Amino acid sequence: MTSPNHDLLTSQAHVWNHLYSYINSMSLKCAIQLGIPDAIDAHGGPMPLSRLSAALSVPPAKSDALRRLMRLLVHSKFFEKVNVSDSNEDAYVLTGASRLLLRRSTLNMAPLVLVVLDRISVDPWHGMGEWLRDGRASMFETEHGSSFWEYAEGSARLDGLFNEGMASDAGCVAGVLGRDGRRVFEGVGTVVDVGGGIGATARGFAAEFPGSEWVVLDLPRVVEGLEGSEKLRFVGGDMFESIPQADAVFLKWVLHDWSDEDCVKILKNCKEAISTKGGKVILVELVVEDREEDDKATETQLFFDLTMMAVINGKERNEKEWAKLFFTAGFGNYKITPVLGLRSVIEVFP
Ligand SMILES: C[S@@+](CC[C@H](N)C(=O)[O-])C[C@H]1O[C@@H](n2cnc3c(N)ncnc32)[C@H](O)[C@@H]1O
Ligand SMILES: O=c1cc(-c2ccc(O)cc2)oc2c(O)c(O)ccc12
Repeated sequence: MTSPNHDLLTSQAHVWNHLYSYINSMSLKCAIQLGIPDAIDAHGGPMPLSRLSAALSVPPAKSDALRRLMRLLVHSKFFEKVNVSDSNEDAYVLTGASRLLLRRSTLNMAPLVLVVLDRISVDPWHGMGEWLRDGRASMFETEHGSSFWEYAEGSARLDGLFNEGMASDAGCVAGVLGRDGRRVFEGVGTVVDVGGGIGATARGFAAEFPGSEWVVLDLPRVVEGLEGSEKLRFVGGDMFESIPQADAVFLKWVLHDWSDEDCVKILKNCKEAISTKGGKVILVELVVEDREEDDKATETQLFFDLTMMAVINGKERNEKEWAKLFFTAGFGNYKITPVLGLRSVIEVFP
């Protein structure tokens, strides 16, 4: 039997851990702003603290502060501390997570980190309670008076970082499905990528699946001036109005931005778009509550859900909620393949 003291102290530690968890996020942001991953990468081997301090222009008086920041980032597995035989100084190498923060990587997640941890994105969380009681659609609106999308339209910096972040995810998804999800695209000739942004996903897939041809449908202002290729065409339009005909309609991280009513409208237009070819709709989305055995994965999925709620009044859905949308929009069947880490591929059939 555990003692009352043990329970009390465990509970106190639990509160402390949650209270200070934002320090993980802010330390990650600082590492990117200082360029720590790029500096270690450029060093080309274990980088001693003194060399890292010099490369980052951290003065000797702050060198111990940098060591303490690195100690946390080593603990959270962004770097590894190694011993270098001819020195008793700490030295650092990259890990799988910090390799995803390198400027030279096509899978660079740093731009998304900088959007999500920008003051513009963090400030709305201070007003979560106020938002729960007011009439605004999202916390972002309660704080800034406009939606994130409207705000980003007026901020080339945020818009650019968001698009870069999405593009890096596109490379990741196309690569993973190119290796482990080829069945999903077998026999699919033409695909419309609805809400496909600046075409990073479609480009990645066109390379992975050379037999396919891609049409990227997005808002006219997003696709204006973008150049396609033999296998890739941009169409400016509105998914609530109509979607071009194709063998398959692909939507990655689009439906979670919208309410159930809006999703049903979009899905009905998807169904219409595949009506002549009898094809399918392919979604890349989270299916929450699908891996309760993995505590960290579940927590991250719930973080996504609240992010969607905070920023754009969107939501992440469990299987039952997805199924309800598909059947309400007139589809007959669906298949979920959890092949993408926290996310799944969902094929929806007429
Ligand atoms: C969260 S982003 C996803 C981008 C892309 N699918 C990806 O995962 O990288 C949502 C996209 O939907 C587009 N979008 C918003 N409203 C739209 C509409 N009515 N018709 C077509 N696209 C729209 C946005 O411009 C944006 O590119
Ligand atoms: O991973 C994200 C993050 C955002 C996001 C977070 C905070 C902001 O102030 C703005 C945007 O938005 C996303 C999104 O809309 C999406 O469809 C997928 C992922 C993310």
